[in-house]
Amino acid sequence: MLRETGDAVELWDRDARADHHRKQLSRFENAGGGLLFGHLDMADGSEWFIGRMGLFDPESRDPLLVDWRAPLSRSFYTATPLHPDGVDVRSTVGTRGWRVSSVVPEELSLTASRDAAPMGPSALMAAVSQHRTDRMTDIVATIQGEQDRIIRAELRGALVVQGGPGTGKTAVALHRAAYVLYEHRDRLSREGVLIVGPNPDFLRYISEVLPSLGEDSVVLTSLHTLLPGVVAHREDERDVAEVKGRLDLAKVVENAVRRREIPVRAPYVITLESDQTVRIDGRDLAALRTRMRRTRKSHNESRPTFERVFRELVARQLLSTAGRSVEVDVDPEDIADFADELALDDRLAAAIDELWPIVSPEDLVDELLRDPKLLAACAPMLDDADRALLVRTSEEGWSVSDIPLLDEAAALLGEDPRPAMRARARERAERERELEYAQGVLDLYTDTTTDDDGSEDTGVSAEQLAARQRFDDRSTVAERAESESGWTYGHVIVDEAQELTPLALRALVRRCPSRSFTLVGDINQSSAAHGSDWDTLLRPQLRSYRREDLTVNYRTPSEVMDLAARVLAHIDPRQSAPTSIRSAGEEPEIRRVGYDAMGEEIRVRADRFLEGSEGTFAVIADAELLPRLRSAIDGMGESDRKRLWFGSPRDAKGLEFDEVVLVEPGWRSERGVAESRELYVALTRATQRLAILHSTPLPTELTSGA
Ligand SMILES: Nc1ncnc2c1ncn2[C@@H]1O[C@H](COP(=O)(O)OP(=O)(O)OP(=O)(O)O)[C@@H](O)[C@H]1O
Repeated sequence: MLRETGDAVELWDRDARADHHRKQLSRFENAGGGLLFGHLDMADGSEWFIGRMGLFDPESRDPLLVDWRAPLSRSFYTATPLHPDGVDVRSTVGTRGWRVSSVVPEELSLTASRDAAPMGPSALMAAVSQHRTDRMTDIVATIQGEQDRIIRAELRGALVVQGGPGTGKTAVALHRAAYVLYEHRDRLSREGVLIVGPNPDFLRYISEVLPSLGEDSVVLTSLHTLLPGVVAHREDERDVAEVKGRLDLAKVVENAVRRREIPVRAPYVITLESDQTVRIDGRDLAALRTRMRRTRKSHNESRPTFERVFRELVARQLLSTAGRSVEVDVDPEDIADFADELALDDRLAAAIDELWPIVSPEDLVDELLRDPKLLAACAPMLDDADRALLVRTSEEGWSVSDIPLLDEAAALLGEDPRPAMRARARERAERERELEYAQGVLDLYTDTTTDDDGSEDTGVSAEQLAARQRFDDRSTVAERAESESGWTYGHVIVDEAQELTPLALRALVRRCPSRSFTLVGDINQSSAAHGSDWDTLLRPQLRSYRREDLTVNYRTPSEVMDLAARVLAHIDPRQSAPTSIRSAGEEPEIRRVGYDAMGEEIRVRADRFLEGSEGTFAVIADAELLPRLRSAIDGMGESDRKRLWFGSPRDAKGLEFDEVVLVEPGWRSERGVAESRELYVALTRATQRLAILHSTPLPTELTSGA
């Protein structure tokens, strides 16, 4: 009963509060027991507990836990004995469940008390040596100085973070997302933050990091699903992907759209249902085209305007062929009325469909890539060989490199306005129902609370109440951003940014016209067919950007990295590999195995790993070999399979595993720089152990310089 629970407005406010508490509770749960991870003893006698989120004493409002992103927490990450930044002792606090299990203090100042506990194993070394699972974890307790600087860098403009394998680019990108949301909460909670990763597997791998940091309002996507309603399930060959990714292709798509606008020859003759004929000459068609383009609306969105203008043109024509001079004799309102009547004529409707069809991005791009003649007409700037690469020959689904083309088409075509018009009508009806319901609530409330003197004062109108209810709809900014086409984000973070083609970057700039970007990647891990560098990729569209470099490898043991460094020297002798933070104490194993025995060898190694270790095991091989290799674990139980991963070097990008078996790295005898870069990726996925099994000769990148 309303009477028992306070007034009607309070009902909704109470719901909103409950929702807020529910969200807070889920943030605590996501943080798990690791809410607290650090402690600072300051030289001025104060002390601070540092945690995944800020907490206050509800009565005194004193801080109990300082959010890791707050300015106060910064010295936890950056203070050193040389620059203690007012810190006497920095302690890393380990927790198991909700209990503190370890405290590792680090004295930074000479004045720190000497009776502090002795230094334990560094929290960083403990973190990087841990077994991996199939989900990445946050690094909030052990962020290093060079990483902290990037995480907290200014939001404005574009920032590029170049770093070799394992230097924490992904970790930094995710913590930066959490940081900018904290620092610019007002703006970014309205506009949202978009994170773009290389593929859906990778998105699954990183999916738990931001929730563990208390942030669930970020949209995670890969190019595969960037455009709502379309999913890419395959990759093109490198040369095809390269052509599809060129900026010129934007013009090609635009030409294809323009060819759908009044694509007829003059004179254009329509026979109406009344059997009257209308003949429209070339000048009128050209004037119509110019008039439509001046509206600056997208193609589909201008369709209602085209319908109206074209019917009026036909109406004028008919009235003038009836022997009257339209300008002198006919009232413009009569023309409009006549044009409205013509809306019922199916033959005229068919003509309108021909002259200004509603086109979907999928139909436009599909037709363009299937029809070599159309392609030649729309892409005069490409040579025959490049155009031949673009042609789709069979019933293939969409590839990842088709998505920016489709996105370009979607931006030029706009949405079909007709469903939106119907939806708006439905929405109006819904608003009226909400208003009626709100009035009902107020009436009921008034019946039960009318003052003795018969007056009533709820202090709220039915409109206000209905609006509160509407905004009480709990959709997050992430949900709205994903469902509304044309949404622009406050900040976009791209991981494995070296994989972006110019056209893909254009699709992202469209989603963030302010060009507030963080792009993390490693040019030396690019799958592009040609050599690439950040300037060539970014400058044409971002104009200027800042660059930061990461130099320490937290993943790959030094022995494995030494081997990978040989490959890097082959890719670009001017580059130096990142320095590994630890050694595994064992060299990578390189072993010759007969081609037919490869499956058996993998089965034996996988069984041995599963028995002896808790972590993850990967088999990396050319995509062509994978089905055969995968069948080696047929019949294995589900829980064991979850710890095993099979994929190509390209699939492995961004991922990491405790033990990696790289199979037949020399499988493709034709090797270019892209193959060398993918070999570099494959070699640098292991956190503990790497084995290379081969029946074909090893690539020269691995054997030279040995
Ligand atoms: N400061 C840190 N503390 C603890 N672990 C860290 C730290 N920085 C990075 N790591 C760990 O190192 C590993 C590699 O990090 P990450 O995947 O972010 O590197 P990357 O630069 O993106 O690598 P790649 O280029 O190979 O994709 C991860 O397990 C990550 O958690």
